[in-house]
Amino acid sequence: MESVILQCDEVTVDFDGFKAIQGMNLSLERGELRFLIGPNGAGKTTMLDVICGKVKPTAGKVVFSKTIDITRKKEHQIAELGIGRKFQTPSIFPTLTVYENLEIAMKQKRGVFAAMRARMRMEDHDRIEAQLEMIGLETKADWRAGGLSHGEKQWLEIGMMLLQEPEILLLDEPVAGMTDNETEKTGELLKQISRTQSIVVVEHDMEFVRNFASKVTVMHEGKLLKEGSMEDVQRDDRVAEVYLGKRRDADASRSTA
Ligand SMILES: Nc1ncnc2c1ncn2[C@@H]1O[C@H](COP(=O)(O)OP(=O)(O)OP(=O)(O)O)[C@@H](O)[C@H]1O
Repeated sequence: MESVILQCDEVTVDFDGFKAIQGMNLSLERGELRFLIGPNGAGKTTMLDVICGKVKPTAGKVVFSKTIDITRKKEHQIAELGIGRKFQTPSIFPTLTVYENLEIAMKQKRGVFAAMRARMRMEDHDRIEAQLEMIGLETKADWRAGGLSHGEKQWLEIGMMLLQEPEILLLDEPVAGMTDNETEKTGELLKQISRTQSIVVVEHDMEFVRNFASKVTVMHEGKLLKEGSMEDVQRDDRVAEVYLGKRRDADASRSTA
């Protein structure tokens, strides 16, 4: 398709004989907000690890921007090509201010030597200001990052990623531990980002997925189980059985515990 930014074909990951991913296919469009869901151990995080180069597939192929085979590329090369990964724990500098964190992220994009030479240009300042506004931290630019709430730290890290201008953002459970209000704001932020960049979100919070997903990919036992709208996915018997059913059981046992 014209606007495919990432194509994973028949990806298999073998951890010492255990196949965490088995022939998984995933095609991501430019400007798409895709949710990757599935029960524990389905292979979702491993799939993100494959895309960002942290884990090398034993078979299959990952192609970025139609022509660039990134299957065997190193993590830093993949990051430089424009695929950014955010893990659950924020990797911000807690003793620096919010502004300084964003400044560092922007300079990283430019490379260490250029950053050492570069003085802050006016347009850099404007970009940081715009980023601060986008992540809703414009009034907290001078705060120490360590003093932000959990949600604000996550937004700061997303802002830092965005200043490195990725074409694809990979997010692992971005709303875990957030308040309802923060979760809602994060959904709006992701929607806004997906106007210009593509995002893959691994998520367990089904209400969040329902509220913000247009397309959902369901994995089970390392394979693609179902792909489509949240309505399609929810209507699918196999999904209900392996995923929603299990979750219902888990909820039931928790509520009776
Ligand atoms: N480095 C590793 N070595 C061996 N097995 C691994 C490794 N990483 C993951 N696995 C296994 O691969 C399977 C898939 O794990 P993965 O973390 O990708 O699942 P997941 O869908 O993200 O699950 P969760 O929702 O619980 O995070 C699991 O059975 C896990 O135990």
